[in-house]
Amino acid sequence: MKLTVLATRAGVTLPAGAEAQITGFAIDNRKVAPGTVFGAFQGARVNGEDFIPAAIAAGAVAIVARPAAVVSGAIHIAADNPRQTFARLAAQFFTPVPDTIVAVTGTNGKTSVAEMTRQIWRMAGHRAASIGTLGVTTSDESVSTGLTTPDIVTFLANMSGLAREGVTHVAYEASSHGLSQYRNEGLRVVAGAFTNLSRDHLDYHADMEDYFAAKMRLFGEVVDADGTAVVWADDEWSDKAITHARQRGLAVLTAGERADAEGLRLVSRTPGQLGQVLEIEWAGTVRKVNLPLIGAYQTANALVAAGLVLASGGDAAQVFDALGRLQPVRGRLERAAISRSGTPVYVDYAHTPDALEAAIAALRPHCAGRLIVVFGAGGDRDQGKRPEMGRVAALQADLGIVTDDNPRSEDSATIRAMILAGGDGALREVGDRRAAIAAAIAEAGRDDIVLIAGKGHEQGQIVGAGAEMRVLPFDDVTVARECAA
Ligand SMILES: CC(=O)N[C@H]1[C@@H](OP(=O)(O)OP(=O)(O)OC[C@H]2O[C@@H](n3ccc(=O)[nH]c3=O)[C@H](O)[C@@H]2O)O[C@H](CO)[C@@H](O)[C@@H]1O[C@H](C)C(=O)N[C@@H](C)C(=O)N[C@H](CCC(=O)O)C(=O)O
Ligand SMILES: Nc1ncnc2c1ncn2[C@@H]1O[C@H](COP(=O)(O)OP(=O)(O)OP(=O)(O)O)[C@@H](O)[C@H]1O
Ligand SMILES: N[C@H](CCC[C@H](N)C(=O)O)C(=O)O
Ligand SMILES: [Mg+2]
Repeated sequence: MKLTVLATRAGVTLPAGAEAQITGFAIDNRKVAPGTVFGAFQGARVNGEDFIPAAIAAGAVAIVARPAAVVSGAIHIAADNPRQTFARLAAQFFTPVPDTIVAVTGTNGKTSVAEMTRQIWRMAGHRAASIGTLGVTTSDESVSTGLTTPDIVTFLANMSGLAREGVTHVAYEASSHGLSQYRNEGLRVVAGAFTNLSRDHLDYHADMEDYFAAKMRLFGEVVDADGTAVVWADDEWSDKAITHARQRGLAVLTAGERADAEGLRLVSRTPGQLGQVLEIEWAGTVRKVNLPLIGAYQTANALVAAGLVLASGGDAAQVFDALGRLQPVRGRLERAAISRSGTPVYVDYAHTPDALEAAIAALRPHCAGRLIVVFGAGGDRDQGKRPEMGRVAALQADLGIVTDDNPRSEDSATIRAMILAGGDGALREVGDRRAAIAAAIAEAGRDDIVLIAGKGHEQGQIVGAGAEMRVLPFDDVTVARECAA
């Protein structure tokens, strides 16, 4: 495809007389082939501009980079925001894409909402997919990409690949990293959702306002100008999110107890043994839904997913019917085993203080005895959340066992000590994750519940970094079953 054609469609200005035949796009010089457009970005670790000569040597014909970058031997597409310009150009190359695309952001619940949205569409007869932490998921398979929001080239290539397979509806997860690095851009997004905001990633974002601002790029720029913002109304940050959406001129669909008259209002929620009964008001009618999932947080996610489907043209009767048939999302309050002494053992992906509190609260109504939590915190991630997670476990659980998550480059004992410091002496420490899970299960009786938090669906434990990095096979669900047997 000709570069001038891509640039015209993307509204990108090229240097006078520039033309080339484009065969692909890359942001890593090691993936450049002859005819590639290379995006040279200043990163958190290294400066992509240092790889421009190597990219040109490998055959790059055009480089998207800051005006100040030095480019010789290829077309320099100079841009003040190279990531955005690169995304716009690439989006013209990776076509066609599915007709109906929606996105979800928020600290917790993105994966669950994206997955539930996909399920609701599928039950309505659409070919649907979700892209996020679980990978690219269709009715047939789930293929992991390694990151929640893949890099822009993988993301766009996945989108056009799905369209070629006949997928018409996609829900994707927009992490704050992804949003601030323009990892998903250039597509028509008909609706975007905001679930909630609480402490996470303060290693990457300067403070909560900065973190929130990164998320609000979704409403400010990514969702189409005539699209809809779906907002969970019962969060502290909801009103601010609604204000952002209205300022941009988006339609707003609220969900929750505090939803407005045009929204999905949660009238009542009654927890049961295996699920919960919801009364939801929509368009003046109150409907009853038997949600087959436990936990207040899954009600929130299900309603946000319903909002995304309604906002993108879904039929209300089908949506409410589908809510009653939702399948659990992998690693989100997944019941992994029942131990020999009769203790249910749950695996959940809670890895923030707020999520840990939500997961414990979800299980509390089902627990006549003690609630025992096994958890840790990832290395090379926000350190400030560690004592807060310790405090939540010490206060909300009956026994908290602090163990290793993914230590990455950090010393695991130091990470545990930071968590323990928040627990004020109330927490126990068992570093080895398998031993910690075994200890919790051995200790629990038939009225107790064990919650293993932090790794959810993950299949390995990441130890070390760089050349030393190893992923040791580890699956909480499998280990729970082995220890329960
Ligand atoms: C901090 C962060 O988000 N880093 C991501 C980001 O890096 P960056 O742009 O800062 O890149 P960099 O490594 O400094 O390199 C700069 C540029 O040089 C290029 N390069 C680099 C080396 C080389 O030899 N050649 C080359 O061309 C790189 O491709 C890049 O374009 O872009 C890279 C390419 O897309 C990502 O792999 C990398 O993810 C790292 C591995 C990561 O751990 N990210 C996590 C924190 C993350 O993004 N997590 C969120 C989840 C959050 C949530 O759900 O709560 C996610 O969306 O997955
Ligand atoms: N709406 C919610 N409110 C509070 N906590 C939630 C909510 N939804 C999920 N959680 C908690 O957060 C955990 C992760 O859920 P999920 O994977 O859906 O979120 P996510 O936003 O995709 O996370 P990540 O940032 O890792 O991609 C769950 O296992 C649960 O403990
Ligand atoms: N998407 C989240 C996942 C955290 C999962 C937890 N197990 C950890 O490794 O910290 C992150 O990258 O921060
Ligand atoms: Mg996720």
